[in-house]
Amino acid sequence: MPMETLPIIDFAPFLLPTSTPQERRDVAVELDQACRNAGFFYLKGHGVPQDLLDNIRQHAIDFFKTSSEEDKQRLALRSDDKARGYSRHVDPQKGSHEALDSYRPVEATDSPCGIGQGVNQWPAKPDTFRSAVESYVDRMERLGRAVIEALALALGVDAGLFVSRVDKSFWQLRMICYGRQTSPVSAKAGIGEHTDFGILTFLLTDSTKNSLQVRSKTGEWMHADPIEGVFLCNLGDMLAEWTRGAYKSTAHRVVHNSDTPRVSIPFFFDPNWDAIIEPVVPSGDGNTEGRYVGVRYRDRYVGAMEEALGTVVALAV
Ligand SMILES: N=C(N)NCCCC[C@H](N)C(=O)O
Ligand SMILES: O=C(O)CCC(=O)C(=O)O
Ligand SMILES: [Fe+2]
Repeated sequence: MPMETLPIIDFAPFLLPTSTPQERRDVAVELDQACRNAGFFYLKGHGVPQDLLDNIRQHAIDFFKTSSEEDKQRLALRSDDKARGYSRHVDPQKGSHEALDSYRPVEATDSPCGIGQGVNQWPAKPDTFRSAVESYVDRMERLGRAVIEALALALGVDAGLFVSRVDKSFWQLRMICYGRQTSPVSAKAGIGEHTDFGILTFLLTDSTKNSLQVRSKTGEWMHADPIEGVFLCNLGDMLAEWTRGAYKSTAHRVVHNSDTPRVSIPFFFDPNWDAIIEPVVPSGDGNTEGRYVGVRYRDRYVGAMEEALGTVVALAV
């Protein structure tokens, strides 16, 4: 592994009402640099209270620790929406994991109802689960919008334009569990190399190290270990689309080879379900001409999900 490290950005000056315009601009420039270079950064001074982080993390850890097979099956992805609920992803080559997903509810307008349209499924116990998710999501949407405003400032685009594409963010809160390695030959836990397809991912995890890896600019894999109380953020394909590739949606993967499980909780801050994402910067150095033509987010989402669903086992009917 190379000795490169990911930047740690203090977002507090951007959020503080007492900051000067220059202090806000300095934060925006720092973010901009990280988006152009690594496509990954740690975010501290984010303003999300530690008790909200602890609460959602504990609910995720407990869900995987205490749910019976029956509890999980009751929450299995439904064959219409195929997005919200419990799923198990098995890929003997790239690694397996289980997950519980919730998203912004989307009214079912298509008939038959398509991927991503529906409402969340909640575990029966504990009865605090739903409010733990909803209060966390509410706070994270606020942070997501603030980071988007900072990026608008850095890019010199109208903040109102950016915000109008995410003000009803089709967010996803994912709770993932990578199992412990039970024997040297048992199927390995992890997730294959990919880029995220939305806008911004804010990752919260347990304290496990040596699991998540990020592709560095030179193509080597580097570990991105957790820093307590700090989010690890990465950019999704829609930010690359907005900026014609100036901002990087960087590849990452999880290789979890440990005798203890790992729980991670990415919050995906993504465009509105129906948003059109088109480049907002003038065409740059010429070589990306024609590549960024604009997309309707829901189409991109459904396409990505159809691909990902290939590894899902045990879908409910
Ligand atoms: N909303 C966003 N950006 N999600 C990106 C990750 C989705 C995880 C995985 N492809 C899956 O099967 O769900
Ligand atoms: O579990 C992690 O650390 C990363 C998960 C991830 O990359 C994803 O769900 O998109
Ligand atoms: Fe990811």
